[in-house]
Amino acid sequence: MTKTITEKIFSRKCGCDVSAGEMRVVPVDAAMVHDITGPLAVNMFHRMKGGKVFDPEKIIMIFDHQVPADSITAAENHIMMREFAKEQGIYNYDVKEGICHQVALETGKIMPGDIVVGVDSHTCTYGAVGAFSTGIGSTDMGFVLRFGALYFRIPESVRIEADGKFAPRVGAKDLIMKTIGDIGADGATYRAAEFTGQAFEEMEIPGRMTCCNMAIEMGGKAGIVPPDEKTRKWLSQWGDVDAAKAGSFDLKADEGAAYAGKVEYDVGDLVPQVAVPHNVDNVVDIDEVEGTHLDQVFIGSCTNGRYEDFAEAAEVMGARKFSPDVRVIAIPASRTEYLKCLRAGIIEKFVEAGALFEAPCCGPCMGGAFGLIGVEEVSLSTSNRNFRGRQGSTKGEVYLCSPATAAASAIKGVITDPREV
Ligand SMILES: CC(C)[C@H](C(=O)O)[C@@H](O)C(=O)O
Ligand code: SF4
Repeated sequence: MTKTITEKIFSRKCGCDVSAGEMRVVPVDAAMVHDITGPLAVNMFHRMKGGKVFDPEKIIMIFDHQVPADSITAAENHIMMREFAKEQGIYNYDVKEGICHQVALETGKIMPGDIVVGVDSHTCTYGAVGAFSTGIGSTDMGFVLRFGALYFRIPESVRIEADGKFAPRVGAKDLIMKTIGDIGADGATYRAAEFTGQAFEEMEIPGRMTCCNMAIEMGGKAGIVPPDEKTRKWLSQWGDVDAAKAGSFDLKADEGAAYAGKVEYDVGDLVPQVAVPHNVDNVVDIDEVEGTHLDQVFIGSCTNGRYEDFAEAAEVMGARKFSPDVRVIAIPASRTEYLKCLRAGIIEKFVEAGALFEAPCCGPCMGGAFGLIGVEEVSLSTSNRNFRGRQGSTKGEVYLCSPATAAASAIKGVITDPREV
């Protein structure tokens, strides 16, 4: 029987043919916990009588949302998690390392064909390397920490095919926002978004991460790009991709596999996209919102906080400075990405242009830490959510865009088409 990538991953793990809709208990290859929902999972683990975790090597603990601790509660959560890590022999990526999804992929522990869970909705990001990865609740994670397995209903898939070549200053973020706008915020609920076509084949892993990251914004259980040579090369930066446990680099959907839905794009036709307040699927072509007043521009997050994103923004900026009327906050997604920006002179360029360039963390993305917006303020953000109150005041507004659009807009102080600066 023909299979989607998702069905193939589950079939390999189960050691038998399984299809969408079936329920299975499946061992996980990795489990990610962070500083916000991790403590709830650890409490749940203790309530289930605790003991030893299933495998400390497969647990990836990362502090990123409230770092460095921005409240006493955050500091206490960190202490509790550090103690748990120590007692269980888990390596803890502490406050200096960066955003969980970026750091998790940089561990080199997540391979194509793996099944990975994390206590964060954007765990779907790891589909960029061909893993089936999904966010779970803290109760389920308590169980996973102890037993290393979880029940799944194997999801149906939607096929998102993108062919053609992007125009200059249009890219992965515009494509995924366009897709979400078309499919809707609940258009792929409990389905795996399988991305395919020339545009994805030519896309580097950072762009694939951007697309898979936002699969959840259309309700997706996961987002997956078929692994290839680019995946192998990217993963070989962090570890031995030819080792015994190495992934299934040959994963592809079968011709004629059954999909619950299909959409097709020619990315050559795509123009910069913007998600307007207060929903991720409220997506428009940039000309509809050009000139919108801005108070803050945020370039960062697990969606667009990589070196490539800052390099693209820097290319748009040229030698220009940011508008004195906007606060520009730039935050790389990990220490590795920070160092890449540092060595390429990008941090200097951003600071000279007038940005605050912060150390890696989630920052203002979900309004949990610093960089909040006030009443009636407007933020333009390269992150993934623009819900009411997401970055501070419920009377503020958040628009989402690509790094190129964010840079062009930060220069002009209003929403600006990056192709026109
Ligand atoms: C704090 C965490 C549970 C949350 C998520 O699951 O996504 C956060 O990372 C977010 O982006 O809203
Ligand atoms: S950067 Fe934003 S979306 Fe990503 S994990 Fe942090 S808060 Fe969530």
